[in-house]
Amino acid sequence: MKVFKFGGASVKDAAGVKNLAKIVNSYNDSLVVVISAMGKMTNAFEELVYAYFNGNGIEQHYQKIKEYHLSIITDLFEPEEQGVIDEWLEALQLKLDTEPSLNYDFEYDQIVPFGELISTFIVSSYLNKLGWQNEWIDVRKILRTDDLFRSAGVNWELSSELMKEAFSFEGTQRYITQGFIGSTDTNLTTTLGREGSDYTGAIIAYALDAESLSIWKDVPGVLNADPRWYPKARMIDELSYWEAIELTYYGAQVIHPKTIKPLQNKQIPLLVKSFIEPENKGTAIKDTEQNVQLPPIYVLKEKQTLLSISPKDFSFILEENLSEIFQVISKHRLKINLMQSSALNFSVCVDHHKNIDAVMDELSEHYGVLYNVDMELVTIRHYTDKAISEVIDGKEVVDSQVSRKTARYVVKQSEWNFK
Ligand SMILES: Nc1ncnc2c1ncn2[C@@H]1O[C@H](COP(=O)(O)OP(=O)(O)O)[C@@H](O)[C@H]1O
Ligand SMILES: N[C@@H](CC(=O)OP(=O)(O)O)C(=O)O
Repeated sequence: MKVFKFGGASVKDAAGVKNLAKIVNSYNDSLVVVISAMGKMTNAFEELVYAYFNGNGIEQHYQKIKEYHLSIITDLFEPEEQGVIDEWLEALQLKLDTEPSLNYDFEYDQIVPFGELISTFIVSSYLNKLGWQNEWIDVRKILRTDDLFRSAGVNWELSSELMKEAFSFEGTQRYITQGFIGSTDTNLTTTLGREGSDYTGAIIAYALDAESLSIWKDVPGVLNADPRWYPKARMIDELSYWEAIELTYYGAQVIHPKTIKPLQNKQIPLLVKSFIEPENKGTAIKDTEQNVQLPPIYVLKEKQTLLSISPKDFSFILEENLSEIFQVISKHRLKINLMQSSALNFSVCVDHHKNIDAVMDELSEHYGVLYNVDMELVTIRHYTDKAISEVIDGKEVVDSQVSRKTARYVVKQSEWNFK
């Protein structure tokens, strides 16, 4: 059996749903199809949660979400079938009519998952309408997690067991289910972190010992840079798991960082394919020779802040200082992307975050802390002199780190002009 994952971009409108149905139907394999919320709906649901929590503008955000889905449904179903998601909309409305608790992350996880539940229900109903038999599965019953809302950890053993039972392929060859969401053992809905549907695909592939996981994207496969940023980006046909993990770690957004490990552990290939040109091969990520010749691969991380931390009493930066600094950074959930230390200074490049002020406050008792906002972090894997000059010429470089395979630069944000 194979696992397919379709992201928001693939189901952003009715034409996308039709295209997905065609792709799925063109395979004779037993399939589990994991689908994300439609288009940018997760952002819209996030706005709705914010409104709900603050008691302001709920109706307006709810209507925006409802209308978006109804416009897709109008195009897919006959007038008498257009109530397909009414029950979901009523359940959402009911939730919005209750008072929120004091726990934002909990409320987030009770509302945002409606995006995935609704999108999969639409797709499954549409396949049924075409006579293409499938079974809709509520993944929350089988993907069990802890209760770290918005960033839930998976209970692998229990989930694997439940998944094997649920996806038995008795009576159907195709299952449709949700990415990104799960549930605690007390049946509270959780989410795995933004863009977590790729990860769901990998969890299911792992549990079922799938032949492969295919993630269907709006790009031909993994390129040597994000084409939205670097117009000359070109296809990479094959990558090792190792290389793919490195790229996702540095921030290549095409694959969620947690996706590769479960696949590597069971040697399940990951295929990154285009839903626009589904007949093309795409990129295969598997246990290949690590030394396959790769071109320079560029990864851009935007919205970075560089913190520069020095002990006030002029003492060396030692293990105790580092331990204290890491504890503060981790407590405030900042994500470190690059770090550098010298005798008297420790600098970290972090994703810009509202908690940076709290980190600075907490560190300021013992340390002088300076910070630079509006930074970008560029990583070049398999760098060449030409690739480096392409990235840093004309840029204000604030920090850099070069190792055998990887060159990284923190640069002041300014327009990119690749020739
Ligand atoms: N190295 C890369 N190769 C291909 N696409 C990349 C790369 N880095 C970033 N991207 C971006 O990733 C996008 C696809 O990922 P994403 O938007 O998360 O898909 P989805 O949400 O549909 O699963 C592409 O549109 C592309 O702009
Ligand atoms: N819908 C969720 C989960 C996800 O992975 O979506 P996508 O596959 O569209 O990135 C999000 O936007 O975070």
